[in-house]
Amino acid sequence: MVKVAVAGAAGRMGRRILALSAAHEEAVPVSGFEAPNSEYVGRPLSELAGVASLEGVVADSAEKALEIADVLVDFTVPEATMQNLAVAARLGKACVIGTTGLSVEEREKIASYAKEIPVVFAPNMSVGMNLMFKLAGMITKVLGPDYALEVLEAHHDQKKDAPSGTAVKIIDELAKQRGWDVDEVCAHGRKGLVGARPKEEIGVSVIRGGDIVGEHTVYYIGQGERLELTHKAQSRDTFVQGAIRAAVWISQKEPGLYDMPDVLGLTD
Ligand SMILES: NC(=O)C1=CN([C@@H]2O[C@H](COP(=O)(O)OP(=O)(O)OC[C@H]3O[C@@H](n4cnc5c(N)ncnc54)[C@H](OP(=O)(O)O)[C@@H]3O)[C@@H](O)[C@H]2O)C=CC1
Ligand SMILES: O=C(O)C1=N[C@H](C(=O)O)C[C@H](O)C1
Repeated sequence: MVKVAVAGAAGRMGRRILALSAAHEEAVPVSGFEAPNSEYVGRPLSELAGVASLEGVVADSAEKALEIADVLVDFTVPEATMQNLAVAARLGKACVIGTTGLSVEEREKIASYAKEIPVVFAPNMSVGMNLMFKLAGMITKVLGPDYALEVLEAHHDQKKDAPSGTAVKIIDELAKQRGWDVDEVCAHGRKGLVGARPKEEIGVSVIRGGDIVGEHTVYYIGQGERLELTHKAQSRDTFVQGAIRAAVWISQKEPGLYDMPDVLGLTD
């Protein structure tokens, strides 16, 4: 059994990770924590997860939660993720990181910690989306440069970062296929007299509202036809299942930076 410590235990993802890992054959949630000033510190994990058999209460630090665990699973905010990762590295524990919205410097720091401990870092842990990353690149290549590339993502009204981490990764795949520098070609929303669409452009649009779990579409727009590649997450449990699978997988790995295709066996 892989013993899991859940960062952000009271969050949307954290609660479901506690609940689904409690019912998992190869993983068990042994602890969960929130920031020291959180109203949830000291509350029973069973209450947050809605699983009566869960023991323990919400801890106030990564140190306490990780002492008794094998793997840290972190879906929080960038600042917390970086602090938690430092603790995991000090204690020699493996990490699964799903947090999005990290800066380039924070990503580099994660890569550097991954020289000391095994880390899975992925903006989307669902099987379908990890297949879509590959399909998006393949379609871009097959259709060729005459098709305009546009990306649309939609999420719930509590999401903090935009565009989503998943959209950022999709855009990276598209730009890579075209041989473009992603920082030079992205048009994030359009307003005013923007003129005709340049050929070397990836349009990026963001929708926020209600309880949308997560939807991503790539539009390939040609003359006389348009192809749309869409993924819709209907429940957070699709990400949670991927995260638990990653936790079990990473517990046996050497230090290194891994992605979900490594976990899912989707590598070329
Ligand atoms: N990779 C993937 O497949 C997926 C990634 N995500 C990403 O995961 C992240 C979390 O999403 P979601 O669960 O919806 O967000 P929530 O805001 O619901 O949950 C985050 C939790 O982390 C807590 N937190 C903040 N600071 C700390 C800290 N220092 N230590 C411990 N806990 C802390 C928050 O507490 P408080 O509210 O008090 O700040 C909150 O309870 C986002 O970046 C999101 O984009 C989401 C779904 C799938
Ligand atoms: O914040 C969310 O909810 C999600 N975030 C991830 C992202 O930013 O890509 C993944 C998923 O779409 C849900």
